[in-house]
Amino acid sequence: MLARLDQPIAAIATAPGRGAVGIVRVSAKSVQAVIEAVCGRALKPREATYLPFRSADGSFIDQGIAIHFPAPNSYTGEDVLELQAHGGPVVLQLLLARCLEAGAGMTLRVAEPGEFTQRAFLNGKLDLAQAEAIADLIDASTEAAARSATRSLAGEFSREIHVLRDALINLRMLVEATLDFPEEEIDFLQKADADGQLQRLQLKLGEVLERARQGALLREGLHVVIAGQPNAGKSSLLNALAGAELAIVTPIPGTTRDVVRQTIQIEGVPLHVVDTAGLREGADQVEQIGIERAWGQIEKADAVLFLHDLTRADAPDYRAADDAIRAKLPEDVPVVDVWNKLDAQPLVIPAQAGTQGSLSLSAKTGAGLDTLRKQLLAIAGYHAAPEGVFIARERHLHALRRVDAHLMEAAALLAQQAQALDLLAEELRLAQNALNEITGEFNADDLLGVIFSRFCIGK
Ligand SMILES: Nc1nc2c(c(=O)[nH]1)N(C=O)[C@@H](CNc1ccc(C(=O)N[C@@H](CCC(=O)O)C(=O)O)cc1)CN2
Ligand SMILES: Nc1nc2c(ncn2[C@@H]2O[C@H](COP(=O)(O)OP(=O)(O)OP(=O)(O)O)[C@@H](O)[C@H]2O)c(=O)[nH]1
Repeated sequence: MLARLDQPIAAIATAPGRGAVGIVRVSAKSVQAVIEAVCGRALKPREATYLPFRSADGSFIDQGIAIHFPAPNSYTGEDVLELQAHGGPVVLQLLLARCLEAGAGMTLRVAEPGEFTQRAFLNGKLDLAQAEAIADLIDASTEAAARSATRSLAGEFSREIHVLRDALINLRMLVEATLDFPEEEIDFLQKADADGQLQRLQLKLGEVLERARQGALLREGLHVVIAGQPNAGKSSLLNALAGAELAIVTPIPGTTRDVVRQTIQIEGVPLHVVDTAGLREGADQVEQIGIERAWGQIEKADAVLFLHDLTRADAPDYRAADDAIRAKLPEDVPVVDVWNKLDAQPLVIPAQAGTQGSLSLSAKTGAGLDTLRKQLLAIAGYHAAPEGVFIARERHLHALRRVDAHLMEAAALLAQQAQALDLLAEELRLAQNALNEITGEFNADDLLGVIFSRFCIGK
C-alpha cells in the first residue's frame, strides 16, 4: 500500500461522456517528464498556457490549456499537471494514454477512485472530514446539502471538533497531572473546576452532535413510504408531492403493482418517497407480490404515510380493512394518518391515538400538502437554519455518540470523588480517540506535546 502511495497517478478528472471541456490530471513527485513529452515546452508555475498536446510521433492530439502546480502547492500536495482539453471521451482517453506513455519511465498508472483526494489528506492538505465533504459535495442532491458540504469542506465541522478536542485535552492534562501528584488529588481537580469543565464540554458536544445530525439528514434524506388500501390515492399523492406525473393513476383498484420511487425535497431535505401497491386481501398473484414488496418497504421506512379515502371513511368494512392494516404496521416506524380526497368530502377526522398525527388533504387539488410537508420535516427532526449546518455522515455521528458515552462515564467517575482517577483518565483518553477518528488525526504525540509544553514535570 505504501509503495502504491509513492507511485505517480493520472486520471480523467471530469465526468465521463461529452462536455465542453475535459481535464486529465497527473500527480507525481515530479511531472516534468510528462510536461516535456506532452507539452513540448516548459510551463510557468500555476499559469494557464494554451498549447498543442503532442503524440509520441509529434502529431497533435488536441489544442488545450496546460497548468503546472509545482509541489507542494497543489490539490494533492504533490507535483500536479493539468491538461484541459476538449471534452470528448475519445480525445480524453487518447490524452490519458499519452500521459501514461510519457510517464512510463516513472511507472505512471491510472488512479483509483478517490486517490487524488487521499493524497491531499495524507499530505495534510485536508483532514478526513474535509475529504469526505468533497465526496458529499459532489453527491449532494439538494442545494442545502451542497451548501452544508461546502461548509464542511471549508473546515467548519473540523473546527468544531478541534474546539471540543482542545477542551478535552485541557481536562486530560488536569487529570493526568493529578494522577502524578496523588496527595493533591481532589483539591486540585476541584480548584481547577474539573466538574464545570466537563459539563461545558458535554453541553458543547450536544450542540455539535445536533448540528451534525441535521447535516447527516441533508446527506442521507428521509425514506418515506406511502401505504394504504387500493384506490386511496397513493400514486396521486406521490405525483402531487413530486409535482410530476410519475406513477400511473386510475380509478381501478390495484393499479400500482410494484414500488415506484422518487426523490423529492422539502426545504432542502431529500425525501425518498416510495409509492406501493394497495394493501388488500384476495389480490391476484402479481398484485400479491407487489403487496409483499410494500410490506418490505414499510419495515425499512423512516416514516409511513398511511393513506385513507375520506369518501369511504364511514363504511364499516373500509374501516375494518384499515384496522387490519394498522395492526400489522411495525411499532417502531412513525405513522402519519393521511385522509385523502378532502375536495370530495370536506370532513375533519379526529386524530388517531398513538400515531404521529392525522391530517386531511387533497392529492387532487393540493390542499393540505404543506401541512404534510411540515409534518415530515418534524418527524425527521429537521429544524436547523440551513446556514448553521455542516454535512456529516453516520460515521461521524457514531463517533460523536461514543464521545458522549465516554464523557458520561467520566462524569459519573468524577462524581465519585475521584476514587478511580485512572479510570477517569482512561475514559477521557477514549473520548479523545473517538473525536480524532472524525478528522483522522490519531497521533498520540499531540497530547504529549501539549502536556510537556505546559507542565514543568521536574517540579
Ligand atoms: N481546474 C481545476 N479546478 C478545480 C480543481 C482542480 O484540481 N482543477 N479542484 C480539485 O478538485 C477543486 C479546487 N481545489 C484545489 C485545491 C487546492 C489547489 C491548490 O493549488 N492549492 C495550493 C495553493 C493554495 C493557494 O494558493 O491558496 C496549496 O494548497 O498549496 C488547487 C485546487 C475544484 N476546481
Ligand atoms: N376527488 C379526489 N380523487 C382522488 C384524489 N386522489 C386520488 N383520487 C382518485 O382516486 C383514484 C385512485 O387514485 P390512485 O392514486 O391511483 O390510488 P392508489 O392508492 O395509488 O391506488 P392503487 O394503485 O390501486 O393502490 C383515481 O381515480 C384518482 O383520480 C383526491 O384528492 N380527490
